Amino acid sequence: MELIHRNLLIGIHDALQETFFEDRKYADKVIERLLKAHKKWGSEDRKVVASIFYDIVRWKKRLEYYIGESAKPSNIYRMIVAYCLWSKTHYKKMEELEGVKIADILTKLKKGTVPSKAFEHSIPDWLVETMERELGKSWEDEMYALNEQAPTVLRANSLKTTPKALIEELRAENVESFLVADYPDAVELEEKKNVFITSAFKDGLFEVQDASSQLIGKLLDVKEGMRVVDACAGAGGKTLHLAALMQNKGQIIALDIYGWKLTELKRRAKRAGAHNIEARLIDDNKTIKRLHGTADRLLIDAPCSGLGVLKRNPDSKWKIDQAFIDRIKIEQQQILTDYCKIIKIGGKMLYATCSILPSENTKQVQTFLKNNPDYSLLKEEKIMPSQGYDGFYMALIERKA
Ligand SMILES: C[S@@+](CC[C@H](N)C(=O)[O-])C[C@H]1O[C@@H](n2cnc3c(N)ncnc32)[C@H](O)[C@@H]1O
Repeated sequence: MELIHRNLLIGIHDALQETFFEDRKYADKVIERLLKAHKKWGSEDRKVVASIFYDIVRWKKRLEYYIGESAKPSNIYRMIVAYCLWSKTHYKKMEELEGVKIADILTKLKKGTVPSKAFEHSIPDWLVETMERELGKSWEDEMYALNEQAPTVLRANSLKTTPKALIEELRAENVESFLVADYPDAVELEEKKNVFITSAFKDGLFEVQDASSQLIGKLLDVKEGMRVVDACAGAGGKTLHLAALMQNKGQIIALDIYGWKLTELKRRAKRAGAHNIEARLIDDNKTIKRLHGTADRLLIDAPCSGLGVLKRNPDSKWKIDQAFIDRIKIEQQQILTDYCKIIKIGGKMLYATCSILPSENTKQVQTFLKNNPDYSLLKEEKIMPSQGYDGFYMALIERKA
């Protein structure tokens, strides 16, 4: 990989500034907009921009050590140079890089060590404490994994195709992919590609969905004809999977507190040919009360710290803090307590998060079960980032009375 075109350098710089210093600017959306705005960049250029941008977001703290100060709007070009020197990315000395002094950076790189675990893994100091406290010795193995690039996994939409047929469709559009053992609907890309421009995507043959996330629909054990509530549906990643598993038979009620997410869900459902989904906005507590005792299955894909998916969203470690995690834990318990009544007696619910912290996962479930003796745990799965895909937690719970 090399950085030799000035317009790519400026693009990366501006995207980093936006992500680091502007409120509510998320790396995935920032890069999506940048690439959309530069339709003339070829696929190699896009790869260079996305890869360097994401790597610098990921390694921000470590690069701060190499440049000797925290990231500021005025030192982003310096950070890009430090990244190129550290990762041995060939770069051309362009106008914007002229004033950057590299001697100090090179001295630190030559030393080959960094002063703390926070710099080594490129995470905030508070997160070192949290990971160590919650995961014990294994926390560093998980951090190594979380600093890797995530593979791109698709879920073949079984309402329209099969994984094998999808692989052929994609091959015809110059995208190479393969089946993933033990994940019946998953197809993994050989290398990162913009699959959203393929006709296979426009025809609704697949969604991008990590392999771990595809386990959720399966574990919930939905069947054709059931009434299923997806209580934190968001833009519907898992709702669409549930619709496919139910072969469009039965009913899925998709809830969220944000209308714009449900609007996106409806758009995706149309593309996927999923016809059994009804989206409902939670605008007061009556929305939930009306559903009490009505569902065979309930999915609570709860809001969480997102620490299991840092491979995919490396910027979130710079945007959250311990106070946020503490607040989200209170919400998770509240959601479990309020929404569990949606299931019928004998029905099942799945509590899931994309966090790897036991305090958001197994401990939340233990507290819930202690306070709600009519519910019992059937199964629990903890998927760690070091296993290869995203980190996820899921607990299948039955309502007995
Ligand atoms: C982990 S995300 C869900 C992702 C989604 N299930 C998917 O597969 O794409 C959690 C969702 O919960 C929603 N949420 C937050 N608080 C909520 C609440 N009290 N009730 C319902 N949904 C809530 C958020 O808006 C967010 O969309």
